[in-house]
This record gives sequence, structure tokens and C-alpha cells, in this order.
Amino acid sequence: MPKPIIVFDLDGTLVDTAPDLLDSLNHCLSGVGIGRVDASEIRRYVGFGSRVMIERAFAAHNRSLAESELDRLQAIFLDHYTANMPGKSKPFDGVLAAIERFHDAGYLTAVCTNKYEGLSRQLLEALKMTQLFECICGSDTFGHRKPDPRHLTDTISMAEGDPERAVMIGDSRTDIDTAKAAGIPVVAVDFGYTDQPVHVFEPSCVISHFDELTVKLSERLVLAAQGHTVT
Ligand SMILES: O=C(O)COP(=O)(O)O
Ligand SMILES: [Mg+2]
Repeated sequence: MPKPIIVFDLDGTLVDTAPDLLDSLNHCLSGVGIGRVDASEIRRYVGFGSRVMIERAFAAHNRSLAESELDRLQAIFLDHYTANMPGKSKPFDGVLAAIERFHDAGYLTAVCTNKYEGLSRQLLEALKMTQLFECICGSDTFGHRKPDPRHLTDTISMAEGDPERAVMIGDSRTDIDTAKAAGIPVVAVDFGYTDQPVHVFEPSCVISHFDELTVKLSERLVLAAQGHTVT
């Protein structure tokens, strides 16, 4: 029988990667004349991978960007980001204990991220976290990515999890829209990368620390999603 599953987003949910994304973004933007991006800006640019992040930095400065220049800058970004991994990135407080709680309760865990799969694996490997997940599915794993709900449903299938007992954990509108479109309950963390507070996007619930992510909470969300009255 397939097991219940918790699917984690990566950047801003599992791992606090913003300091390294910021360093690599500023490295690739040096010399293009838009100045340095700061820590508050980067949180609005993350969510659709490095290419969109660079595009958003240009758009924020009312600058257009030719495709070939974007290719060039993305290659610089990726080289720098890869060479410095894991850098300052670290798992958010309490997430490792939360994963252990779910494993002890018989759950599977997986990653569904808009980071490239290779980068995600390299980062999680450097943080000694790869073995925690049944599968790690990036933006290039299936040919569709969040907010396409198939990115999430295909992740659950690959992990051999039960889609009727799945919960997504994410930090952005993209994660919330993806899970809702897939009919899967979604817990939003309020410490990740988003331009608006996550409650605006109406996730199933919001947590401020992984201590709040309990097996009981996930069971309640699954029951509620199936239409049961939960008190
Ligand atoms: O790297 C990004 O832009 C997005 O990554 P995430 O889907 O793990 O938040
Ligand atoms: Mg994220």
C-alpha cells in the first residue's frame, strides 16, 4: 500500500539559500550597470529558477535583456553558485527533526523544486540531506514545473507516495497554487521567499517554525481536504 508523503519545496522552505543566491547573483551582475541587489530584493526574485531571477533583477531596474545576454549571465551565475556550494546555505531550524518525525510515523518525504535537479542534488548532497528523500525533482526533471500541478503529482508518483495522503510544504505563491491545482493540502512557511505574506495566497495553513509541522497537523489537513469535518 502506498505510504503518506510530505513534499518539500527547497529554496526558502527546506534550506535557507538566499545568502548564496544573492552572492552569485551579484557576481553575475557585476559590470552590467544595475548595481548590487540587496537581501530584501533577492527574496522577491527567487521562485522560478536562476534564469527568471536574473530577468527579474533587470526588470526591477527597467532594463531589457537580450536572450543571448541572459544565457551568458546565467552561465556565470551557475558556475559561481555551483563552485561555492553549500556556502552559507543551511537547513531551516527544526526541519531535520520534522523530517525524522514523519519518517518515524511511516511517511515518505520528497523534494519538488524549481531549482534545476542537478543543482538541488548537489546542494542537498553537500548538506548531507540527499538520503532523507525518496526523490528530488527539479524544474527540468519532468518537462513541466511548478505552478504546473503535474510537477507535484509526478513527484508523488516517483516517490511511490499516496496522492490521497500527501501534503506540500512551501514558501511561495507558486507552491500554494501548485498544490491547490493538484487538490493537495499545502502548509506555507512564513519565513521564506515571497513578495507578499503567504496567508494572502490562502494555503491550508501557515507555520512560523517547523516545530509546528506535526504528523497530527498533516493528518488533519488530509482529512479536511477529503471533505471530513475536522474539529
Ligand atoms: O530556485 C528557485 O528560484 C526556486 O526554488 P524553489 O522552487 O525550491 O523555491
Ligand atoms: Mg521556495
